[in-house]
Amino acid sequence: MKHSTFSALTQRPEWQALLTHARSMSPRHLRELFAADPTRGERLCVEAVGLYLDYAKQRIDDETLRLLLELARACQLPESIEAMFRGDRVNRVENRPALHVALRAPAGAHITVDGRDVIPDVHAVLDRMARFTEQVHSGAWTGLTGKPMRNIVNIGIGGSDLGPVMAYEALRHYSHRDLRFFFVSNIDPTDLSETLRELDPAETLFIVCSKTFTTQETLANAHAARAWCLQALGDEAAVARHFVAVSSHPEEVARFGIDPAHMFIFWDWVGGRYSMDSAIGLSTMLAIGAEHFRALLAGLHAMDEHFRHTPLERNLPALMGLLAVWNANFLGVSAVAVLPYEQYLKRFPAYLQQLTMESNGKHVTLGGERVDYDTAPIYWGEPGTNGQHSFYQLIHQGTRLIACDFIGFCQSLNPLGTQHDLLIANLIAQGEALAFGKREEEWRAQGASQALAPHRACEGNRPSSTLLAERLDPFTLGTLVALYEHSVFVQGMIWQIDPFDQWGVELGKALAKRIATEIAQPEPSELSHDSSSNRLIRRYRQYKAIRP
Ligand SMILES: O=P(O)(O)OC[C@H]1O[C@H](O)[C@H](O)[C@@H](O)[C@@H]1O
Repeated sequence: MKHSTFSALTQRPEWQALLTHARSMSPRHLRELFAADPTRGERLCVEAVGLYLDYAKQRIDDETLRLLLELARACQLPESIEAMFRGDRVNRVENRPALHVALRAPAGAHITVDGRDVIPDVHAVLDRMARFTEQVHSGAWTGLTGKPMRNIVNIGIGGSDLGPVMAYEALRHYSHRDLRFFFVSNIDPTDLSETLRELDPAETLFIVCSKTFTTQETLANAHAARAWCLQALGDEAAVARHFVAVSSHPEEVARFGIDPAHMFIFWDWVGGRYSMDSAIGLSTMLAIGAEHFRALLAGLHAMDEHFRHTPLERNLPALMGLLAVWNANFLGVSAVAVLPYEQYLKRFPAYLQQLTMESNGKHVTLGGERVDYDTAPIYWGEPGTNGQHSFYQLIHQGTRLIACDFIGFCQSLNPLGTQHDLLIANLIAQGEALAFGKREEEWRAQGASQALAPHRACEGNRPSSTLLAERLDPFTLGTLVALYEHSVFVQGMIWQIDPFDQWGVELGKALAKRIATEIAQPEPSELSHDSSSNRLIRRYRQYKAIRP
């Protein structure tokens, strides 16, 4: 598919101007930038919908921002934002809209897809989810033997797992205390087996989440869970009481054997990694209740409104996205560490990995040409302060330039002495250490030996941003998620790629199917892979039969 409307990004005068500017910026240290402007910390920050973003420790000056904004305009970012909100087919490669913003639009808004206003549909599903949640919470929804549900097992993978598990962990503080939540994703049978080990089938509800309802892992786990349930309860009727489905393909759900009456729908215009606020969030709503879920949606919507209506220079997602482009394409940043100083956000980096890397890990433009610039960097992370005692060493003194996103909250949900103060002291200290470092001569002046001083020295000049919010609640989580969603969109629009498809994952899936068939065949059988893969298959077949 070719779109000739996309001119080569790197030939644009705005890109070239940034390249020239980057050359003049590269010798400038953050120490120098801060020394030259005592107000830098007050100026290079922006606050919106309860999120405070400090980007003063990015390796930029006013000219950088001006040039980035020019690039954004030249790439028609404002027009693309409007097109997404309007419901245009911004997922060009798959020729469909990407309308996750419709999932959190208030009742009364109007967004049409193929001439149909989708907002009433969205709210009808939300209302059904709320009624179901109420039934489960009140004990009115019972299992086959009449017992209320105590265990909720979400079965799904990718976007049908990472959003739900992240949101559950993030909002655990608000979670229903009588229910226990489990998330099974992996085809590895250990995942399901270990989860089910201690559960009573009579009190267990499975939510089978899959947009397509054809995903190998999810169907395998769902079939195994059904077998486990039926074996214990001994009646096919148990499926109707113990299984509900979330999907955009009702016919596949029916084929599996779940009554469409027990299915919660979402739509093709919601990408898997953008679906945590659709019916895919049923486990989230069961955990935190409908009211908190609506607060989560309100947070997402508040960030949507900010993104849509705020000029780019004060627009949080736009700034974050443009800074990511600056880092990746002009400073050579190859990885971003996402570092939440908040234990409840322990799955946030994993969630962001899919959002960022599945969206923007692309090497062809919308026009079908190979890009001649880098696209998405590698995202990873761990909650602070744990990461400090593990991989931060590389960020401080390694040879690669890594950018960091620090995330913190001013209030702890579990105050304990001064521990939260110490947590946030560490967050601020890390940003400072990364930016300013400490030179050999400073160490020597403090008495470090000639031999040790170079080992102790930290160059600094490592870029970071810091996000601070008052406290972690459903609304704030919503704003954070939408912030990253839209930042990813901004990057995708600059890079002229499709952030809403994911063809790269298909090749491996197809090969796995073929190899699974071959593994099942008896020896000897013809194998037509490369010599390495052939030998691995044979070795596996030989050894899997031998049990200790
Ligand atoms: O929700 P499903 O249709 O089961 O898809 C689950 C996941 O699998 C796919 O391979 C995609 O890479 C993901 O984007 C998707 O979230």
